[in-house]
Amino acid sequence: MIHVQHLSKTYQDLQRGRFVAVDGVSFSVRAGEIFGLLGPNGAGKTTVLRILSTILEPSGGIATVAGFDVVRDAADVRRNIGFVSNNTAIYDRMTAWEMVQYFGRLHGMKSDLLRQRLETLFDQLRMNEFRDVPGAKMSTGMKQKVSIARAMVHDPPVLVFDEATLGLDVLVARNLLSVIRSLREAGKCLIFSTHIMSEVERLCDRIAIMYRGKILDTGTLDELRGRHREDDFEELFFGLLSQHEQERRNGDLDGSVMADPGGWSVAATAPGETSA
Ligand SMILES: Nc1ncnc2c1ncn2[C@@H]1O[C@H](COP(=O)(O)OP(=O)(O)OP(=O)(O)O)[C@@H](O)[C@H]1O
Repeated sequence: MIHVQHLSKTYQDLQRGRFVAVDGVSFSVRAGEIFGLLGPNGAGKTTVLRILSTILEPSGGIATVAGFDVVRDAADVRRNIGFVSNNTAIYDRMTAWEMVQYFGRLHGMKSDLLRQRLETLFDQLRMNEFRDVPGAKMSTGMKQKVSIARAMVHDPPVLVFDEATLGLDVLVARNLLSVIRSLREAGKCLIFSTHIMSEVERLCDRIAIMYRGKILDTGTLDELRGRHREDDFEELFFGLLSQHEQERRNGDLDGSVMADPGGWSVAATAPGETSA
């Protein structure tokens, strides 16, 4: 469903100059799978997801969604993908129903089909009790459900959740994770990006650990634990990051300007040692 090969993105930044935010990233995600993109702030997760959703163009490499190329077939990709983030704008004066309906119309859905789809979505996401509540009066949890419904209104086979639990209370975040699980049962292809380790541990079938624009390793939890001989996922994660820092310092990696870790300081310790 999603294939990403040697994807890269370079920004021209006023302060930092030419800046590599995504650096040769490759991965694939199947239908019926939740793929976790785990990394600290600034690792490049949002940039990858924006490229997949055709909001940004890559500087190099190839990405396809449902068989369509994100650059060449951008309109087809948009028909096949839904994007959920934590900062989707919710219009104050529109009700939940009107907002989701509005985005269905933008996707060119006909009234009858759209009404049926809205009924299904409002049932599935348990949104009927605030169907007629305007954006200005919605709780954070309600707004997040509207964002999900909005991303799903055209029933795309691929859904992307970018730090979607950020700012949600425990209960709402838990509900969101259970919605994502039910989407997996429905055969959707799902990418879930986060910096919260427990979320990927609980939710994801496979995980890519991303840092400074690169994927340091990919696999199921068991594969990662076996490969790094470390059962504690947090230890494993910090071990990988600090090993990468060590290699950079030793000059094992090329000297091009890389993504900064967004305020995360990971000391170069021996693999397996933590440095948080
Ligand atoms: N438009 C831009 N111009 C210059 N640099 C950018 C731009 N957008 C992102 N960056 C930089 O690219 C790097 C990767 O950012 P990105 O948002 O993809 O990371 P992330 O892993 O999603 O982190 P976060 O969770 O903080 O969003 C960061 O160092 C960021 O400052």
